[in-house]
Amino acid sequence: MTVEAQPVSELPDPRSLGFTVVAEDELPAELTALVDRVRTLIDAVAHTEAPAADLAAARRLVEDAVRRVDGERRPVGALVQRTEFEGPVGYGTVTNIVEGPTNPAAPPLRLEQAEQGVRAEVTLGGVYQGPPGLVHGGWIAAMLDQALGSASAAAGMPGLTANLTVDYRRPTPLDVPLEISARVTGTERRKVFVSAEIRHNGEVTAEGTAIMVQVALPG
Ligand SMILES: CCCCCCCCCC(=O)SCCNC(=O)CCNC(=O)[C@H](O)C(C)(C)COP(=O)(O)OP(=O)(O)OC[C@H]1O[C@@H](n2cnc3c(N)ncnc32)[C@H](O)[C@@H]1OP(=O)(O)O
Repeated sequence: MTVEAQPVSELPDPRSLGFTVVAEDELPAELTALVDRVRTLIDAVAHTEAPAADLAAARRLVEDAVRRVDGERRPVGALVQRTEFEGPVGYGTVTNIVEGPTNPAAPPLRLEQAEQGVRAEVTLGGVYQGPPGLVHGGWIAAMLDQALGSASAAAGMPGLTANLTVDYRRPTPLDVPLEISARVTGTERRKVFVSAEIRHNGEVTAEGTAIMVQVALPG
């Protein structure tokens, strides 16, 4: 297979393409703490059997919270620059539904560069449930897709998923640590071939492969 990746050093700075960029370490600590608490709130609301009076009081508090935070907004498409990924490959959308640092609807997932590709550990609670006690298959696919895309980006070849295949090998349980890993397995012109797995206790519960296609960037 031939490698025609654009050298990382030649990838344009997204600011020069008109993107808003925030450095992850410049996100206010109050915001990341709020994201964490809202995640807890989502889980609590999803499972609550509290009495009606407490539910009504909680709703009023949430309405007050919405009034406080729903003022100035970052533009949709704003990027976050991850400090531990080097150079232009370290950009993702700040509200990415799978690992955006300002998105409380995202699981607490944080992919990091590994010896080969990327890896993360994550524990998913009942908010991510499909079958009883098990992670929803769509979320398994979403996490694999994110890991596959990150592996391609981390290798200096950011692109879009053209094709994603998921094999569900075993049930993926909720409320236990899961390990996700992904790596580039080859390239052919603009195509980047990637593979990923999710493991519980070392056993593969799901595996995915994808073709990421590098898109031409202006600049
Ligand atoms: C740190 C940051 C981490 C960020 C991680 C983010 C992870 C999330 C990833 C995603 O979820 S991306 C969102 C979901 N994907 C999309 O929305 C992509 C929608 N599809 C497209 O925009 C276009 O179809 C695409 C850019 C993928 C390809 O269009 P192009 O016009 O640029 O490519 P073209 O059709 O010329 O094909 C280029 C090569 O890819 C191949 N290809 C295209 N689509 C394919 C396909 N579906 N399956 C297999 N191969 C495919 C095509 O055959 C060809 O191969 P060859 O070089 O061998 O000729």
